[in-house]
Parts: sequence; structure tokens; C-alpha cells
Amino acid sequence: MKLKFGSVEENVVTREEFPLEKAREVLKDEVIAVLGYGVQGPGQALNLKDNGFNVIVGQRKNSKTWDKAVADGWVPGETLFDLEEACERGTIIQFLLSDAGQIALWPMVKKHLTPGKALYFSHGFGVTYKEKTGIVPPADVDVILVAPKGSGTSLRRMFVEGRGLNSSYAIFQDGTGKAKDRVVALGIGVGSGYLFETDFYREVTSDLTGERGTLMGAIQGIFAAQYEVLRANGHTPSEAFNETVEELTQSLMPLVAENGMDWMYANCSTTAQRGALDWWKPFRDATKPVFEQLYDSVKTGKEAQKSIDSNSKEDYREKLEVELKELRDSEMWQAGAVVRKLRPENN
Ligand SMILES: NC(=O)C1=CN([C@@H]2O[C@H](COP(=O)(O)OP(=O)(O)OC[C@H]3O[C@@H](n4cnc5c(N)ncnc54)[C@H](O)[C@@H]3O)[C@@H](O)[C@H]2O)C=CC1
Ligand SMILES: CC(=O)[C@](C)(O)C(=O)O
Ligand SMILES: [Mg+2]
Ligand SMILES: [Mg+2]
Repeated sequence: MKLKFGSVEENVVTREEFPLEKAREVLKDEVIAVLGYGVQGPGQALNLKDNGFNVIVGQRKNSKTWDKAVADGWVPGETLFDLEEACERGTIIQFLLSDAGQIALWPMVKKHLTPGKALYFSHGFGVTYKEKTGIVPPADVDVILVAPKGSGTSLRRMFVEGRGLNSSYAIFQDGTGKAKDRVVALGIGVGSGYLFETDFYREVTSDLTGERGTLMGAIQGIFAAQYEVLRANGHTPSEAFNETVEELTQSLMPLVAENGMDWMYANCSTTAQRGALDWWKPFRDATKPVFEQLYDSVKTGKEAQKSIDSNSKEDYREKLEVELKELRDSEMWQAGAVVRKLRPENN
């Protein structure tokens, strides 16, 4: 249906229009092969299975994630296969390897994309940056996307709680005439609540911006800046952490999530409101040039290239772990570890 967001109308598919029973009917003769068992793989594959779809997992043998798949109940030779066998068996191939991993496996996957199959992504990356990835699907298959707007971990947790995470969906190529039904049915099947219409290019450019920006990159940057200023002015680690992170995640963000920014402001003191209303614009103005620089770097393909280059290296996992450890070992996040233990519910 059409929904107004402010003054702009957009297409949204709801579970009321497209109930699970309809999704099951649409996909009843399909074998859904989920390739990769990292973060999205488990979330989507388990939700599909619990929703009653015919799903198998393809994963490298002799890997930690193969063992994880077995521990999650996938049975080798029945519902768990190596990547190539899963591609052979699947009529819908959910390409959920890391975006860099997809490049390496593409020639094999392509071989098994016989007419009538569907190739499914959870990111517009591979197809949009085809000059860098080499991913150009054959014309007689559907090429579709369901991108959950959140971590695969949350997708699974929210499904188990009886909630749902919203996703965007797109059709790059309708090779069979069935792409729309297939993509929406899969979106409902993987546990999405609502499905927002987009295209591959807009999905990848907004997603790369968001995760580098306010969702992940900018938030850590702004936390670090405030924490450092508080510490430089003699505040203790716990005080600096509480006023930078803990109060935000525990008390204030849930209010924003519930009813918007003005609602959160309205539930703080008039003193805080005055200050926040005065200071949000200087913060916007100071960071906007950085966001513009970021968007430009996304738009020109520089961000895609960087992620391909670093994540295609043999030792990318080890290198990543070093950088994550650096964050974990920083004073701010060490203070955070202690503060988390002191949440009353953790005692
Ligand atoms: N992590 C998330 O929650 C989200 C991910 N996405 C998208 O979903 C897709 C999958 O992402 P993740 O689950 O994060 O992937 P991931 O980084 O967890 O990797 C998934 C799997 O790829 C395998 N893999 C990597 N390189 C390989 C290679 N050369 N050969 C064979 N297997 C290889 C790994 O063993 C792993 O099981 C990506 O397109 C990503 O952008 C979209 C929304 C959120
Ligand atoms: C979780 C998500 O949607 C991200 C941040 O875009 C990603 O993991 O790529
Ligand atoms: Mg995302
Ligand atoms: Mg992303």
C-alpha cells in the first residue's frame, strides 16, 4: 500500500496484504538455499525454517560456522551442504556471504543460475558495483533483494520474541515474471515486519552511509570526543562513561525509539531541554561537512573499493579482530564493561 512519510508517498508491503500463508503458497515448490552462515545467514535461514519454508544452508566445510550450523540443527547431507551442492539444489539462492566473499564465489554461483532460478541479496553491493565485483547475473533469472534494516542477530531475536524487524526490498531484474511475489514472500519469510520499496543503488548508498555515519562510525566518534573532553577535565571514567553512553542506551534512546526526539526531550529537565535545543544545531553544522564527505566517498565507489580491498585479504578476520580489540581495550569501553556489570538486572 501507499503510505505518507511526511509529505512524501512511498510503497510499503504489510503482513496484512501479504500474510505468511500466502508467502508459503508462493514458495511451496522452491528450495531456498542460504549461502553463508555468518550474521544474516543464521537469522534468515532459521526464521525461514521456523516459518515453514523449504530451506537448506550452504557453507564451507571444516569451518567454525559449519559447526555453528550443525549446532543450530542443520543436518549435513539433508539440510546442510557445501556451497556448491547448495547452489545446485537451490531454486532460490540467497547470497549471504560477506560482500567481498561473494566476489570470490561468483563464478561458481553463476554456473548454477539456470533459467527460472532466483538470485537473492541482502545488500545492493554486488550488483551495483559490478565493475568491481564482476557480478552480472544471467538475464533469465530473477535478481531480488531483501535487506533487513538491522543486524541478523536482531532479526532472529526479534522473530523469537514474536516481533519483527523491518526490511527494504527491491527487484533488479524480473527474469521470470514472478520476481515481485518471490521477493515479497521471502521478505515475509525471513521475518520482516514491513517491507519498504527501494532499488539496489539506493539501498547500497544509503546503507553504506548509515553504517559509516550515525549508526556506527559517527556515534563512536562523537562518544570518544565527549569522553575525552570529560576525562581531560578531571571527570572519572565511570562518570564520563555514564554521561556519554550508559544513560543514552539505558534511559534516553528507548524514549526516542518509543515516541521521537521531542518526547525524549519532554521527559528531561527544562535545564536539559534548554541546553539540548541550543546545542543540536552547532553539532549538526560541525558534522554536516563530514557527512557530505562521507556521502561523496560512497557515491564515487571509494567506500566499496576500500571494503573489497581489505575484506578480500586472506587475514582480514585477524586484522579486524586487532582493531575491535583496540576499541574494547580503550578506557571508555573498559569503563563500559564495569558499568554494564553494575546494571541492577545483571546482579
Ligand atoms: N551483518 C548483518 O547483520 C547485515 C548484513 N547484510 C548483508 O548481508 C550479506 C551477508 O553479510 P554477513 O552476514 O554480515 O556476512 P559475514 O561477514 O558474516 O560472512 C558470511 C559468511 O561468508 C563466508 N565467507 C566469506 N568469505 C568467503 C569466501 N571467500 N568463501 C567462502 N565463504 C566465505 C563466511 O564463512 C561466513 O559464513 C552481505 O551482503 C551484507 O552486506 C545486510 C544487513 C545486515
Ligand atoms: C546491520 C546493518 O544493516 C548494517 C550495519 O548495514 C551492516 O551490518 O552492514
Ligand atoms: Mg544495513
Ligand atoms: Mg550494511
